[in-house]
Amino acid sequence: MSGDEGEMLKARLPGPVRERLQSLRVKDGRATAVLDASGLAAGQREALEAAAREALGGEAAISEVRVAMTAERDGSNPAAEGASPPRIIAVGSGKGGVGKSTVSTNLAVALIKAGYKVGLVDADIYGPSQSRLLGTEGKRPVARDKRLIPVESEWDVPVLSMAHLAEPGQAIAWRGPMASNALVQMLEGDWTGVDVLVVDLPPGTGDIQLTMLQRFKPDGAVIVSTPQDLALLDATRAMGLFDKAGVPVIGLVENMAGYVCPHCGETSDPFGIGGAQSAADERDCRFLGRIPLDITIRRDSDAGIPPAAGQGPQAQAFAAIAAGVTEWLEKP
Ligand SMILES: Nc1ncnc2c1ncn2[C@@H]1O[C@H](COP(=O)(O)OP(=O)(O)OP(=O)(O)O)[C@@H](O)[C@H]1O
Repeated sequence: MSGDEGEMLKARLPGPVRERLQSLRVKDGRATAVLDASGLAAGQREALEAAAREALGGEAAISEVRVAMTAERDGSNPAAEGASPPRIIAVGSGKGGVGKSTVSTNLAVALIKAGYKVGLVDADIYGPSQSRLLGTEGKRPVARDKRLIPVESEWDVPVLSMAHLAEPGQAIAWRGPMASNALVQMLEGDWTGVDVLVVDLPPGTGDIQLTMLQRFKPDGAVIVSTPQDLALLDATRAMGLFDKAGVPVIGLVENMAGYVCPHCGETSDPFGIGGAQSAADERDCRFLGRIPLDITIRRDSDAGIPPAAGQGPQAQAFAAIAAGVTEWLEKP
């Protein structure tokens, strides 16, 4: 293969493969690609390898493809230091506005209280809210060795969100490739020392979500729903999305379940009770617990104070959900 042909072949490879390509040789119809696997979890390495195989295998001049992955390149990588990469827990919902981001933040805080080191990625590219929920607005991450260093929050949750990357107060109108590049940078940030990475997914069950799940395959997923039948139908759809991506569903959280009256403290159930639990049972999925619709949750969240960090009944509700997740994490 001439130099020009080689360059043309490289240019035809998908971006993520090209970015990690260390060398590419083609001889007698056999292509050998060496890819830099630094910082990638097992699932990511597999996805990268599959993408390289598919792209090279589709070339008419290539009949056999070999893909080799390099060892870790730099000492800052957790795997290189003997620490395992964080386990990824995705938090998803079938539709927007059900409290997925609120649950993500508070699950992260409650898991920290349970003794884990937890980081948070806000994968909701076009509607990021984690900087507000964790009180890190205005902070900007720095990069070291081309990896983003997560922003520290008062609640011991290092976090990366599009809100930290975009200009403050500006609407995020980035084009698809730029946005997905930002997502990759956040997930490939320096999460050294983190045991569990909670990923707040964008709402819905479209292609973007599926691509993201396939590329950064989470170890498990938590689904958030409100008690209404329609929301539960969407939640079932979200479970289907995770099934399709081969991601085990850890359980279902019912949010905004029961209304806590701010005057008398009494709880009422305008949307009925038990729907989420039976939806979970029908799908053989664990019901992780319910969080009431409570004005203090909204007020504290808006002020950048995660209710799970406190001591009140709201914190207990999140702690109960974290206990279910902890059980799953500790399962052999
Ligand atoms: N249990 C709750 N009680 C009271 N308010 C809540 C509760 N859960 C969430 N909220 C409020 O509802 C609004 C939407 O919540 P949140 O942003 O977490 O939802 P989301 O599903 O992540 O939304 P989006 O689809 O926009 O990402 C926020 O103002 C939040 O404070």
